[in-house]
Amino acid sequence: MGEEAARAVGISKVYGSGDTAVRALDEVSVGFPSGRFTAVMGPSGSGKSTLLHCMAGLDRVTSGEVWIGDTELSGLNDRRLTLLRRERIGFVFQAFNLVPTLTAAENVELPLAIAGTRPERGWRDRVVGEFGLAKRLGHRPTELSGGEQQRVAVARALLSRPTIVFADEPTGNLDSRTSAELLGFMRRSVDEFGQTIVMVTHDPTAAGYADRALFLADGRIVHEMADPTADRVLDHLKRLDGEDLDGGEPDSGEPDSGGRDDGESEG
Ligand SMILES: Nc1ncnc2c1ncn2[C@@H]1O[C@H](COP(=O)(O)OP(=O)(O)OP(=O)(O)O)[C@@H](O)[C@H]1O
Repeated sequence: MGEEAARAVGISKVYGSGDTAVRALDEVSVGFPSGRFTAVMGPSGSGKSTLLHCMAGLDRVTSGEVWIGDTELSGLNDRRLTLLRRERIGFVFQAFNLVPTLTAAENVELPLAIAGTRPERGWRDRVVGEFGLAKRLGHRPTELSGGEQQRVAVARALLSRPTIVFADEPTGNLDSRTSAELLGFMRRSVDEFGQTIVMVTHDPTAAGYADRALFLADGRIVHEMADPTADRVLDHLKRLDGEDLDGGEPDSGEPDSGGRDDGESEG
């Protein structure tokens, strides 16, 4: 197994207090190996976005440790956390979050501009080329399709060569053809640039682009699937849903239909 880009050690996140407290994450421990693409799935409210936000240092955990490379986040003050996010973490959101008054090129380079650095020309051109954006660089977001806007957002996330990119439902606003295109670009950034990506998604087809899928239920990781396919992911989600309704313990250890899924892959 290669090194890990990020790791959660027994993290819990509780929102609110007293009777209204919600335990969104419950003692989650998980590693994200370098140069791999992980999909995070699970029913609505299972804690997917909370996990992503806590891993990315956008939200503080209630207990436990979050590591980005060899840095533990709870030991950082807000200023150092901001710097770490800027230098080592990339984000992609469902809403493309581009600055409307800036061109695609300016949007791609914005985080580096804020950090007071300039992109390495060769790397910038390679990312822009890989994402098929070379001819769109002078356009503003309103002049781009949804798929192109999200490609700009992913290129922007990659430009600083972050340790890890977190994507929260990046295809949530895209149609299936455009989603497939974007996921293909994300997959290539893992295969060709060695980028580490963690993506929350509801879409089994999207999870099929990942190297592994994690399944959350009630704030816990209840299953891990190596080399997921859309069909196996769909099967497993159906099972999770059924078990949720029954209040039963998810994941009885029974193998998934694909046969190759040992459920305990170290990834
Ligand atoms: N800021 C908050 N304050 C209070 N409760 C919250 C907050 N954010 C999330 N929660 C609760 O924490 C739990 C996990 O929410 P989270 O958004 O992580 O789930 P999710 O799996 O991403 O859901 P979805 O698929 O619907 O986006 C839910 O019960 C949610 O209501």
